[in-house]
Amino acid sequence: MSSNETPRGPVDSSRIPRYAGPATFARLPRLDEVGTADVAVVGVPFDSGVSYRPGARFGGNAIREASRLLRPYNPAQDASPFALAQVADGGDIAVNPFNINEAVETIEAAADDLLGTGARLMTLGGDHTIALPLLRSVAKKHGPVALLHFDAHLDTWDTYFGAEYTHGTPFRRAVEEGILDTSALSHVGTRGPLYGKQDLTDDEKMGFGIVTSADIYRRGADEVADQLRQRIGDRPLYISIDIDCLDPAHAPGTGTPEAGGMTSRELLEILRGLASCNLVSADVVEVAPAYDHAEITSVAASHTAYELTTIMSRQIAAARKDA
Ligand SMILES: N=C(N)NCCCC(=O)O
Ligand SMILES: [Zn+2]
Ligand SMILES: [Zn+2]
Repeated sequence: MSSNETPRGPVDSSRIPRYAGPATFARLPRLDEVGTADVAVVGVPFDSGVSYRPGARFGGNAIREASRLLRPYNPAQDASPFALAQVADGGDIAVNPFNINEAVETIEAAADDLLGTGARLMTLGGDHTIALPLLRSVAKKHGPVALLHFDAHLDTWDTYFGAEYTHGTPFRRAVEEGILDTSALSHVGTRGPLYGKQDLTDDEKMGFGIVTSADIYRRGADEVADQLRQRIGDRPLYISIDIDCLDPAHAPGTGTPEAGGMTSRELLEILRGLASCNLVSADVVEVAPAYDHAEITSVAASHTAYELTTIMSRQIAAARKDA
């Protein structure tokens, strides 16, 4: 979209009931209806990298369905994200479910194409394996990026059954490949049993800082967001959100649930506290609707993607104003 064009927004839910018609994210236009977008919302229906319950391949469409109720004005960030910038639903990246290496290549190539149009990506997973090819692509454009990784898990393990590309290993691969800015890496929401203490030692060596879910409970969302913002500074930032960062009470529909997580309110508040960061792309992963109830998880994921999209739209609009 050029600066003098008005973005095409969502279907008007006061005229067409919000449950009518096929679901796109937030009832936004499809990317092929608008040509190019400032923010492309894309699904990656891939879950061949999981170590426990499968089903995240259905996550993107569950989030789209749950996002029908999102409204165009976001009071928490005082912004109308879909009016500030063109946000559009780019559909799904079709990946091979039987060949993880090929899937990872396909995701990277599709992300290259989308980022090449000038769009920022808001990806709906899929399992956490998909973060690696997305980060590769983002790093080609921006250089090594700061990473905020919201997750119960570290996802810096080495291999599972000899496999390098899995949902428990994307961030170790990313550090090995030099695509992350190791001076600004944080896990947020970490908790639960590990394989051994060495997991933490290895993770620290890679450069990660950890904000546990108990830290969030004790210190509160605002203080945590302040600390994260200071660590990130003005570096290009990628945010990867594994929905299992939330307590299973707030996100039962996921593959590897761990007790004692943050609430959806805490997650949304931390994200709002990061609104001034230079968010270049983001993902929300690990929504497995077969384990969900009453769309609890996909509603939480849709609001999470909405906050992330709002951050990106505001920055795009601010940059246009300055130009
Ligand atoms: N990325 C997610 N959700 N889970 C990783 C868990 C890896 C494990 O089973 O040890
Ligand atoms: Zn996880
Ligand atoms: Zn994860």
